Amino acid sequence: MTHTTHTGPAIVTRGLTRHFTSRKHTVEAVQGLDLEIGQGELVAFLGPNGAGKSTTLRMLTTLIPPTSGTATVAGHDVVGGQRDVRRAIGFVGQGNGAGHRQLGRDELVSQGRAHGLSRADAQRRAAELVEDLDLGAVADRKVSTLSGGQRRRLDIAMGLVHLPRVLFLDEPSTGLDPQNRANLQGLVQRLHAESGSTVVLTTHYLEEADALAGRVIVVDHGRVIADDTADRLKSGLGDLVRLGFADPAAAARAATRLSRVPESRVEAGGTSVDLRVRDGSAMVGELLADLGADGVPPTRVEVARPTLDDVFLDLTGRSLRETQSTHPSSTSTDADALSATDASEVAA
Ligand SMILES: Nc1ncnc2c1ncn2[C@@H]1O[C@H](COP(=O)(O)OP(=O)(O)OP(=O)(O)O)[C@@H](O)[C@H]1O
Repeated sequence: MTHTTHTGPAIVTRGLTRHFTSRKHTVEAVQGLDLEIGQGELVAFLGPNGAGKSTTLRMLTTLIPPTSGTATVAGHDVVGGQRDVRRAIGFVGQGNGAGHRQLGRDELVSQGRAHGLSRADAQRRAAELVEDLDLGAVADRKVSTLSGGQRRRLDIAMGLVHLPRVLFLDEPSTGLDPQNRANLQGLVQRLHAESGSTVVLTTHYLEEADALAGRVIVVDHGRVIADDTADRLKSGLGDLVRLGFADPAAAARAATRLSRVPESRVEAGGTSVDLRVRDGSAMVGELLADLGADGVPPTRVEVARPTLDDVFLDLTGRSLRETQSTHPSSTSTDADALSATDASEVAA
């Protein structure tokens, strides 16, 4: 399979926007996305349910057209160059791409044939993927009998048959148990390192974005609200030093004292004071000494490194964990129903 060589960024979007209009109202699912993703990056779109992650992926994989704005993938416009985009990408949607009654290996061979490989090449590629994705024990079983983790690995193999230059994974580990999730993350990292392909995935697992992606694009209400490495996003926020005091009066005095710490933020409530400051762990000894000298030694001290949830909380005033537990998935049935067929539609 030959691709024309493309040397620019893997993905460029300019003002990329998608609205869904029903009789009653319009949902502004994605609002003016300006992004550049370089070749070989591993990027996670992180955001709560309904943030617009899947809609963005569906536009980039040509499943739905933008309402306005433009996007190119592997140098091809997602509207004008739809066929070329489809040839260059692999897409693993939220639904399962593989047919239920087929054997896993046959599914892979059919997928390869659909991408223009000869039967012999498709069989060779299927054998490679069975080996790479550790599917040997299950490849010759019907897809319907596979476990969630095995099924997800087969889905990923399906997306990789034609050696795509850009691989899109929509919530690859949703529904998997922690062990299978960890295995899958290791697999994605290995595939990325070995193939050099660009990998773009969506997730609402904070730990997954943190551990896996070189770059985290945080989206909320259809907009990018942060875009950086997980480490830089977190260190920009500073450590949280949580101090407990004997009584509220001592806490109030300590808060006044701590408000003089340069480039810090102080929040006091009851008997505790939270200080947000860069390198909190390095300066905690000095802080304790100062507070002791002022006659308000803390009774309790905790220093916490920020998480990506703290970053989200800082940016939006909401916790990503809370938005997950209080909002059931807002992805419409329409989108759900489409994703299963879409995976094979793009692949075909
Ligand atoms: N086909 C559709 N028709 C109407 N509204 C839609 C459609 N697809 C998505 N939406 C709406 O667009 C918004 C963004 O949805 P999207 O699925 O892109 O979010 P998401 O970040 O991927 O969420 P999740 O994590 O739940 O998959 C939501 O309000 C959703 O209900």
